[in-house]
Amino acid sequence: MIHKADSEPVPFRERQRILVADDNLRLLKSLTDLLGEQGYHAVAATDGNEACRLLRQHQFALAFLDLNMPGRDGFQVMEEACRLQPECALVVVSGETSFLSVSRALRRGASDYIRKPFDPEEVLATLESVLGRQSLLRAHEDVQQRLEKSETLHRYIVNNSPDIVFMLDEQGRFCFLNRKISNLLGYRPADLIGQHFRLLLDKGESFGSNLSLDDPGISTDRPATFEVRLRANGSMKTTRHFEITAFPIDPGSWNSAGDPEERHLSERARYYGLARDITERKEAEAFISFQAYHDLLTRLPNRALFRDRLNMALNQANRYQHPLAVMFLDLDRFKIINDTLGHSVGDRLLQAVTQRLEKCLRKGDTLSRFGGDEFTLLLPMVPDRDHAAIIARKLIDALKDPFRLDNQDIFVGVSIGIAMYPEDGQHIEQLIRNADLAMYQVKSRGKDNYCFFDSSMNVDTSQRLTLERDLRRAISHGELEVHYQPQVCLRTGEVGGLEALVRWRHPQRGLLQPAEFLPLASETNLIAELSHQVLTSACEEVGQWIAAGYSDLRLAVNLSPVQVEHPMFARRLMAQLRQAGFPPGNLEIEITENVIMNDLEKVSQTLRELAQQGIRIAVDDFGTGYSSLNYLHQLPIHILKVDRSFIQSIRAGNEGACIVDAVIAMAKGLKLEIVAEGVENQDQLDYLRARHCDHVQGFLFGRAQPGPVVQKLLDGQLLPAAVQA
Ligand SMILES: Nc1nc2c(ncn2[C@@H]2O[C@@H]3COP(=O)(O)O[C@H]4[C@@H](O)[C@H](n5cnc6c(=O)[nH]c(N)nc65)O[C@@H]4COP(=O)(O)O[C@H]3[C@H]2O)c(=O)[nH]1
Repeated sequence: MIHKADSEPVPFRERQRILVADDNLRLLKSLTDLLGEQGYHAVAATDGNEACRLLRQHQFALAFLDLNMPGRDGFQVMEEACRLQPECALVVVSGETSFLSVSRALRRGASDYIRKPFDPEEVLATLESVLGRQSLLRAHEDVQQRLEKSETLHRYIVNNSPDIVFMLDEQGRFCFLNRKISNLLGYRPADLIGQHFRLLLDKGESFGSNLSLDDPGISTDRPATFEVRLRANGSMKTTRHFEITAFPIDPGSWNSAGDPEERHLSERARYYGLARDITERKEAEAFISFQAYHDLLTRLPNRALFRDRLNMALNQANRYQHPLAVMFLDLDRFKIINDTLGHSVGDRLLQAVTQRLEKCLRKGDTLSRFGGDEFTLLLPMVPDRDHAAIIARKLIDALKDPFRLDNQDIFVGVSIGIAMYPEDGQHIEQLIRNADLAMYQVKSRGKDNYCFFDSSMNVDTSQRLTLERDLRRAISHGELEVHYQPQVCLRTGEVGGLEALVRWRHPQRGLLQPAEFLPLASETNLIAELSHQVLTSACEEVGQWIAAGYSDLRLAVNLSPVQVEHPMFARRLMAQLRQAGFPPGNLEIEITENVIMNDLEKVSQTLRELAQQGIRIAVDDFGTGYSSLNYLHQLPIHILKVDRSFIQSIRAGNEGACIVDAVIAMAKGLKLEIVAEGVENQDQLDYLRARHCDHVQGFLFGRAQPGPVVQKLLDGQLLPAAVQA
């Protein structure tokens, strides 16, 4: 009785198809029956050709083949089977038992050989054994394939990791590196294997405690993390920042029995690590911190960094008892350059100025841009005031040569205030403030120079600051008023003109005269806003009187040097007149000789522009300034205002009167009108009248008064009888 083996069931039996090829039909049947009984799906072929056809049509787990068959013999079928279904096991069932046939069959791929007539038990045992081997082989192949897949996957993951993956041996030498190292640092992994990881550290990076991996506290769960700069190979960007995460490898966790290469690696590797490229983050952080502490235009330290450095320098100076100097630098004429030539030129000028200033300094000095055109300079190691003075002079001289920007030469100066530690201040703010005060002193004395802080400056300054604050408020709150002083025509005896004079109705201090606030307004540039307001109010008020019938009434306004020197002055003034609807022919501007002499060429051009528009130009305080009268025929001057001091001397009967005579004579010769200022009494008036002076102005005819009072004066012509005569 043929029966199935009790032992291991034949794997996949029920589904397995078995080919049986034999031309001996009896044998064929008995073999197929035997297999059928055992639950196999036996398919019979009576010759070699049929066997090959079946092999082409179906998948077989095993084929029992006779060797001698018509058509194709068993060897040929085996060949075909190996070609078509290499995984199909082949067992020869043959009466041929010669060594030659057996060995030939085995060479052609037969797994076993059964002699005819066959013993069913032997057939089944062979079947099970061959199929068992087959199944083991398949399982092995499957495992192999899965391993390969897993290997490929892991290799892919490791090599395509965004980070450098590495392993180090006990001494810190690389024993594994993924390909990322090539992309990020330009090294071939093979070139680094066996090299110490220190080879990659950038120069400044010390192999200190933070790079030590043998800390017992480091483990897989608590890896060491640190940031380092690594050197790139060849032409790549020289250094990059990395965050390294590394930990010791637990030998028990790495079972590497299989692959010899892996085993070799597992024997040597002691540390596993990832190096993440954080260069971009680092650069962004560096930029943010640079931005926080530097001025981006000049790339100089900003206020915050300057304070920080000054703080450190003060600690040092205090500890070692040595002096230091703080300088406050303010560029002269920068605002005008910026307004006229535009911000781009202004910016480039600041950069060029910075470069020149930096060339005068030593490594430990800190030049910072404090804001606008202000710089501060810290000289932490200056031995004394004399040395500080030498450096200040050097800085001033460095800016003497013109800057060539946009095909033009630009001149800019610098005013420098110096405060010395410890005598001028012990603290940061004190030193900066006192240097600033000293700088203001330079500005008020004529710019382009330096000056050391002096304690007397403190007092002026606190008053100055209060006044400046109040004046700003006065301008914005409309506390300024315009008063008018009449100028009387001696030929007609009537008011021919009004001089607009500003007053400040201070909420606490009452009505302030210009001498009390104009110098400050000029220093702080508030003068521009102030003058704009005065002119607007005066044009509006006097414009109404002109429109109401006093068509020849002249309005005289005072202009400060800062205003006239501004290159846009003429254009702005004309625009303001147009806006106010004030006839330019009724306007007279008063400028002092100082303004003219400051920059004769430029002022002359401005005055010409204004004169062409019908505006008349008067030289104020004539005779008190420059002795050169040359400008009188170079400029479009219409009026000379003889200074009050000469008029006052008429009464005393001294030489002042002679000057008045001379001025009047000269004016007549040059066909200029004369206005005598500060006429206070009848004698002066008579004197002037006798010399055919054109106009007079002074307390004798009235002080400067608010608009409504002046209007009454105009309407009633309430002038002293003396004038009418
Ligand atoms: N002792 C004496 N003084 C007389 C007499 N007649 C007139 N004065 C004063 O002499 C000054 C004449 O003005 P200034 O020479 O242009 O001198 C002016 C002018 O240079 C300037 N100023 C006044 N208002 C303005 C303004 O709106 N803008 C500008 N830029 N400067 C102004 O302030 C200066 C002083 O102005 P004020 O104090 O108003 O002083 C005025 C006026 O009040 C007199 O008979 N005796």
